[in-house]
Amino acid sequence: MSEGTSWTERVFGGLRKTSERLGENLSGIVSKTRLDDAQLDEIEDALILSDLGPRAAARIRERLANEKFERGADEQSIKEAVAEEIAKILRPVAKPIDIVAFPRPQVILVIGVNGSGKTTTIAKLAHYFQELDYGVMLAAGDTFRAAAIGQLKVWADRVGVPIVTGPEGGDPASIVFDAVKTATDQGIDALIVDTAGRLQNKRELMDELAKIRRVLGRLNPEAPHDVVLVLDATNGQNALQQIETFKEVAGVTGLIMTKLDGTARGGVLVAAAEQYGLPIHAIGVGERLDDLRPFDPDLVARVIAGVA
Ligand SMILES: Nc1nc2c(ncn2[C@@H]2O[C@H](COP(=O)(O)OP(=O)(O)OP(=O)(O)O)[C@@H](O)[C@H]2O)c(=O)[nH]1
Repeated sequence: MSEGTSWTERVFGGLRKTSERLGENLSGIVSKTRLDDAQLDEIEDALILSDLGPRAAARIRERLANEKFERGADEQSIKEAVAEEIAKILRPVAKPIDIVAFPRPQVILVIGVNGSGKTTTIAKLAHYFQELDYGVMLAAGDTFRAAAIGQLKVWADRVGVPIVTGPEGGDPASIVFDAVKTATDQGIDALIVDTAGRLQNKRELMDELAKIRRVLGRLNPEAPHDVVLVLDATNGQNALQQIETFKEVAGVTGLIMTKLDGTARGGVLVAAAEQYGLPIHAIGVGERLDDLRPFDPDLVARVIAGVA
C-alpha cells in the first residue's frame, strides 16, 4: 500500500477478503421486523463459514434472535447488528502490551511455529515500542536454525535496536540470561526474546521453555512478563489448535494474529476470542514494519462484518 495510507484503511484493505466472504454469505437476507428461524440459521451458517467458529456463531445468532429491527432488517442493518455482536466478543480481549515492568526490562517471550510470522512480528513490535520512546533489545533465543539468528539480526539492524545472539545450537537459556543482564545494565525497557517453534517436538520445546523460565526467574521472579503467541490467520481453524497446544506447553499470556491481509479467514480472530479469552495484543496486516498496531475491536468487528 502507498505511504500515506492510514492504519484504518490498511486494516480495511487487509481484512477485505474476510469481509467480502461474510458479506457475500449475508447478502439477500431481508426481514420486516424479526428474523425468522430459517434466516437465523442462514446467518449462523454464514458466520461458521467465515471461520468465526460454532460458539461465536451460536452466540451471535441468539442475540440476533432477540433483536427487533424497528425499520425492518435489510442487509446493512443485519451487518450492523452482526458487527456490534462481534465487537462485544472482541472488546474484552483487546489489550495492547504495556511496558510496566519494574524493575526493567520487561521480558517478552515470543513463541509460535516456524513460518507464522514470528520474526517479522518481533521486528514490528520492536519498532512499535521504539516509536513510543522505549529502549528495546532483541534476544535470538531460536538457536535451532542458523537462519533464524541471521534473520533476526537483519531485522535488528533495520529497526536499529541492539541484539544479543549466540552460536547455532547454543543454549537459548544462556543467551536469554546474557540478554537480561545486558538489558538491565543498559537500562533497556523491553527485551523481546525469539524462541524456537518446534511444536512437532512438544517435550523438547517444553523443556527448553521451562529452562528459559528457570533462568529468567533467577534474575527476576516476575519474568517473563509476557508470553506472546504469534498465529498465522491463513491457518484458519488450525490456529485454534495451536493456541490449545501452546497454552499447555508455554503458558501463553496473549496473542498476535498475523497475515490478516490476503486471507478470507480473519474470522478466526473472533473464534479465538470466544473460545480462549486470551488477550489479543495486535494484528499484522502486511510485511512492513508499521503493519502491526494494537488491536482495535470495534474497527476489526466492523471490517469483518463488512460494514463499510
Ligand atoms: N502478508 C503478510 N505477510 C507477513 C505478515 N507477517 C509476516 N509475514 C510474512 O510471512 C513470512 C514468514 O514470516 P517470518 O517472520 O519469517 O516467520 P517466522 O515465523 O519467523 O518463520 P521462520 O523464519 O520460518 O521461523 C515472511 O515472508 C513475512 O514477510 C503479515 O502480517 N502479512
